[in-house]
Amino acid sequence: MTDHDISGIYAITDPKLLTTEAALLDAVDTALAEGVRIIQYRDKLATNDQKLERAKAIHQLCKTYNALSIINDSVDLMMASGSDGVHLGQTDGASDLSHLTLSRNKILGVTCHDDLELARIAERFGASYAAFGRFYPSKTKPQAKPAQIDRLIEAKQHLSIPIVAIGGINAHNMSPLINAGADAIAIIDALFGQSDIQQAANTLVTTFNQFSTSVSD
Ligand SMILES: Cc1ncc(COP(=O)(O)OP(=O)(O)O)c(N)n1
Ligand SMILES: Cc1nc(C(=O)O)sc1CCOP(=O)(O)O
Ligand SMILES: [Mg+2]
Repeated sequence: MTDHDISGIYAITDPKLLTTEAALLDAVDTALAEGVRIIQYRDKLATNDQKLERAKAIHQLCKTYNALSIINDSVDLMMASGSDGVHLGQTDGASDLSHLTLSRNKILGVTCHDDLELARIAERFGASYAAFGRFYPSKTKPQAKPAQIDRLIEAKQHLSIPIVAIGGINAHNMSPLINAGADAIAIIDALFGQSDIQQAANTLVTTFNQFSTSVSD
């Protein structure tokens, strides 16, 4: 566990949508200015040098907005860039990384697909949040395994770490996920795939706030 706040709109970057460094940083800045709380730098195309430069720049932007910076797939890149945390999938070496979460206060997010048991294991080895998905068909990752909304209800009952929902989520379909217990909503295409990123971010943040307020009332 860490003492970071994992909630709200959790934006994930995609090099196929943000094809230059300038476009990436501009889009991240815009999303943060509209109230996005968490940015994950996810880039399976850039060189290592480019990734380091971009991860550092995103971390600095996040600091300016008091938001969190998370690196996809690589603990080494998280450490080298000074980012706040890492997101690991089941084949990315997600394992006991409590030395990072406890002594260095880094965030560790773990992909749990549709499986509460994976989330329980992740929680035991010190994960900061469990990510479930994909809840809707995803343009970005069409092959992602489907997950049921009931899993969020179960997870809310049995986990004490925050819950992130991912996969095909937009402003029109996020409310059942928030009602079922998602603390944060992870989004790629419905944000960075839009022609007006500022408008998209504003709508996503406003919608999340409306539905999460009605859940906590
Ligand atoms: C918040 C969040 N949830 C799930 C994922 C997927 O991670 P993974 O299964 O490792 O797949 P890739 O992103 O590496 O393709 C994620 N990145 N972020
Ligand atoms: C990266 C990723 N992981 C998923 C999972 O289910 O683990 S779904 C996904 C893609 C999310 O992008 P979009 O919001 O465009 O659907
Ligand atoms: Mg991964």
